[in-house]
Amino acid sequence: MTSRTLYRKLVDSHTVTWLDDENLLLFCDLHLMNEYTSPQAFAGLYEQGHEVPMPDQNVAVVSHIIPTHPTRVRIISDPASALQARNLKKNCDHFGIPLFDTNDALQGIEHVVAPELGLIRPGMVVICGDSHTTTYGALGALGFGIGTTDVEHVLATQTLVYKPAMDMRIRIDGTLPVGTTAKDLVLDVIGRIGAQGARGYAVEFCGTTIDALSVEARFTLCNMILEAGVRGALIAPDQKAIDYVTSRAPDIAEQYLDAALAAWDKLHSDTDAVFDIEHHFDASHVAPQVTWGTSPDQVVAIDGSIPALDTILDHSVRGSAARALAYTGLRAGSAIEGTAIQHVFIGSCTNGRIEDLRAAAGIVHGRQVAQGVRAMVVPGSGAVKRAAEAEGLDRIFTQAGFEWRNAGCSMCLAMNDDVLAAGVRCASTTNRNFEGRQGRGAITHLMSPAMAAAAAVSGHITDVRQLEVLS
Ligand SMILES: CC(C)[C@H](C(=O)O)[C@@H](O)C(=O)O
Ligand code: SF4
Repeated sequence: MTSRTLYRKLVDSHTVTWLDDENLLLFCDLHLMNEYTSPQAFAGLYEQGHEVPMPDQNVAVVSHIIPTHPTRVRIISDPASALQARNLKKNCDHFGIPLFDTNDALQGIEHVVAPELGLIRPGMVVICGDSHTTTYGALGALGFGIGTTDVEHVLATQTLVYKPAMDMRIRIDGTLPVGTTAKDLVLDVIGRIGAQGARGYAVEFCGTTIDALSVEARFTLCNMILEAGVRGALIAPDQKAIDYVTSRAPDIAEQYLDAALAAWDKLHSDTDAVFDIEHHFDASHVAPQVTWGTSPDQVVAIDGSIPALDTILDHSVRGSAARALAYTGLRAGSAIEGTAIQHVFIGSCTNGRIEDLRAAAGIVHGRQVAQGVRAMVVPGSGAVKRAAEAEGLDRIFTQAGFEWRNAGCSMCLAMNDDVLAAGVRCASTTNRNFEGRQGRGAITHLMSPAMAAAAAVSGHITDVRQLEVLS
């Protein structure tokens, strides 16, 4: 057999049949759903009289619209959102699909909940009506987002009409410097290759930097690289990934474990596999990153400057930079450090996991949120919230003046009531800084949890490497 990339192996092992020269029918091991992209798909099922043949290979989570105020019982006050949640429950009950509902203790952001519950295993194909499904590549599972029509098709058949992507390999070697994280690494990569730089490609990450990353850091990487346009992001599962999965998946009965381990062992690109494009980066020069514009690739190192417009040669890139700066109210050529912020948001499926909260708490400990700044932490899931509370992280945050919230997408895209007012500038650990993403006219600066924590206690965008850990 000819040499294959990991991506091709995953596609091949899930191909039911080729439909024509370009498209195949892909079997989907797990279909995740949220309240936002599923209603029309369910409506289509009812209309066509279709059943869901494999309900247990579907899971739904209320993620986007849920209020995060720290109440014991969560009530969605917006009528349209409340209806979405009610409909999701009704539809899941009707078809027998497992659901993590509004007040389920395990509820949270779908991309945080699914892996932490052991639902994602190496070698799976996982799809969801949500773009950041690429997250699961961290465990060697092929994850990607699908549209609403596809959601209906998957519900009815557990398969998807799929046109394979091209192969890209991003090799990253070197040690990430102190004060930098997977978030800085991925922002740096996106800054280099651009927001369209991996469009049409499934990306496999490898190299010594990737080997050294924790599984949670790999989630951050595979989640956020979506912002370079990828159609999938993979890391070949190693012992860390396998330990992560087996410690969370007690249902893999002992008699199947050996077979599972043997199958996972084959999940890597063959040594002579050919990629359509290869990049090679050095992590040892990465500095903490901050976005200055309205696209994740408009990013700069904390000790760098926003580009001067006349240094941008490409006409359309220069035009977008000028428009972005008009929106973010920053000056071309000026330093990003020192920019005053009024809000800090720590959370999301990019950086709402326990390691992220630990990193932020490490900076916050012994300090206070700066005057005039509102800061909140929204854990990625109920389980992350409880784990953080067990470690006392919630007290570190609240004593410093942070709000400690319930889990959900929250201010990552402001589809609940956590919305910023126009003109408010936010240091945010999320993955998108699009115009109006956190509220109409609000300005988002993407950065790591430690950098967001440093901004909270300083009142401006600052270099976390200059802050001593006080604990
Ligand atoms: C609401 C959903 C469709 C969307 C996505 O696909 O990513 C959201 O999660 C986002 O982050 O913008
Ligand atoms: S946390 Fe943000 S990026 Fe992730 S699923 Fe929710 S809205 Fe999308």
